[in-house]
Amino acid sequence: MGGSAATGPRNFENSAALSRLQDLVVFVSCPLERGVGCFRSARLGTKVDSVGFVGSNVPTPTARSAHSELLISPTAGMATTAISAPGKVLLAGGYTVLDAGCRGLVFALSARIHVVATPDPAGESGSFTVRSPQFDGAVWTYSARDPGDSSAVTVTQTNSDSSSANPFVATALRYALSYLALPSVPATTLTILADNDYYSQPPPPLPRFNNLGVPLSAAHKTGLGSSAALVTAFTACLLSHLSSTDVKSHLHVLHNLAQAAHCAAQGKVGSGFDVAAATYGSCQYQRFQPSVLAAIPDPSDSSFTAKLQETVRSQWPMTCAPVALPPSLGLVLGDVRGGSATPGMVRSVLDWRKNDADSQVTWTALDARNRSLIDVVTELPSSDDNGTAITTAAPSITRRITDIRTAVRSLGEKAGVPIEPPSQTALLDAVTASVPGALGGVVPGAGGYDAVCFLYVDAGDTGAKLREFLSKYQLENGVVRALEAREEREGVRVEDVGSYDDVKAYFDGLAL
Ligand SMILES: Nc1ncnc2c1ncn2[C@@H]1O[C@H](COP(=O)(O)OP(=O)(O)O)[C@@H](O)[C@H]1O
Ligand SMILES: C[C@@](O)(CCOP(=O)(O)OP(=O)(O)O)CC(=O)O
Repeated sequence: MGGSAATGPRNFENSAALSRLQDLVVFVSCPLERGVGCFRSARLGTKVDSVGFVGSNVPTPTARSAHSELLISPTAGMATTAISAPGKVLLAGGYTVLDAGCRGLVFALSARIHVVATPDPAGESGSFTVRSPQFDGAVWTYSARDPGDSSAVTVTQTNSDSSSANPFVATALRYALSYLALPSVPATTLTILADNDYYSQPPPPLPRFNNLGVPLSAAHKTGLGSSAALVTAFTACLLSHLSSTDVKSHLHVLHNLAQAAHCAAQGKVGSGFDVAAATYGSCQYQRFQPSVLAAIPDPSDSSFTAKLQETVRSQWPMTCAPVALPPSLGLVLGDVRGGSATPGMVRSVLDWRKNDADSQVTWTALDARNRSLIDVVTELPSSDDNGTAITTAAPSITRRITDIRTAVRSLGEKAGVPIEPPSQTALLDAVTASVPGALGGVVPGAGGYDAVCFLYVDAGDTGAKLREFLSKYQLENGVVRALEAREEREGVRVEDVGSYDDVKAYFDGLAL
């Protein structure tokens, strides 16, 4: 596959495929004893097996001599691979960040989604089992097939009777396999493990990846961006597992591929700050142009693979400038057990924006206020200076957060969207007024009833006091739950496969 369409299955002589692979993988020679990972091109007389992936492991001498540097690592797909990606909180930039000219501030969180890939020696080539053991019935099995005409790899769910579809998993699988364009894909099991903060749950102590005992569809999300962290970790895990690549050395490939898959699964092109944070970590974000993804045709199109590879390999004009919360500033999230329907809210705001002649003034004013908070937070010293800088900046941070909230409420009223609903206003105001050292809080991202986010001066017991205040704050549906998650700047991370022993035991000998 690659640059020219419809030249037969997986033709690595194609130059686009060659350079795409060079971009991603350190190739070593193909071991004749392995059953996976080597290729024969159709032009060299390859036999394509019934699932479309080449079953044989013996490359022809011609293919070998012409492309020896392009063969997949001998360990690809044979070992266990574990990767995690963080959730996010968009402290400033909700809605405005949808414009490439506006800036957002997104913090990556210590709440991560892990994906662990293990070989499935008994499985057929091209078969995948994906499970999410924290949820009832969350197992999806797939058969992947290369149609051989340069359209996307097809991924068919084979247990559709027992499990509802998981479009994020299926699309991430489809996009990663299409991008990799492997001639043979080893049977693989992927296990998803999500930190507890992603869902409303009882307060700690809980097991590390608590079994919620309900179907995924019944879990209450807190708004930390589960699908973006999942798609990013899943994509990274597949790229790494199936090519033995150090994915950390190819972050732009991972980012672009995960953005493409996430947008396709969502059926819309969002600003992408969540996938950016899942990949790169905390950053000042300015989005890519949505037209970048418009270049990728429908998966059934015979130019799909070539366009996907080309788009993923290219550098997208966007900004994701690393930031970290300075040691003097703490961040805490409070789950109000609500959750929000972001797509509907975004639609209403964008409709208002299109139809109201004065909307640009409101928009620009909000972006200016966001920038002003971003500047003061990112200019704080990155090392501890005994709290001098934060003491000086504290009133200004509080004022700027207040200014943003005023502008956000005004935008919400004009667009008819409860971005900061009255109950959240009351909560944010109560914390800011009652907890000494609390600098202010926002309803992050699209707003609504997602977990609220506070900044505080991280000195003495301010953090503990803030958490205590939240845990006593009475809402209509109970008290607020302070989440465990803190800002943790790192994006995607390769995990130690030995670090899941407690998890195996907890899930009754789950094989990882
Ligand atoms: N732990 C998980 N295991 C499997 N799939 C998950 C998990 N968490 C999230 N997902 C996928 O992501 C979807 C939720 O995405 P979305 O509604 O966009 O929420 P969010 O705002 O948290 O990203 C789920 O329906 C499921 O497809
Ligand atoms: C409105 C937005 O600018 C921000 C939405 O942020 P959230 O953090 O609310 O996102 P979800 O996790 O998908 O609900 C839309 C966007 O930037 O895509």
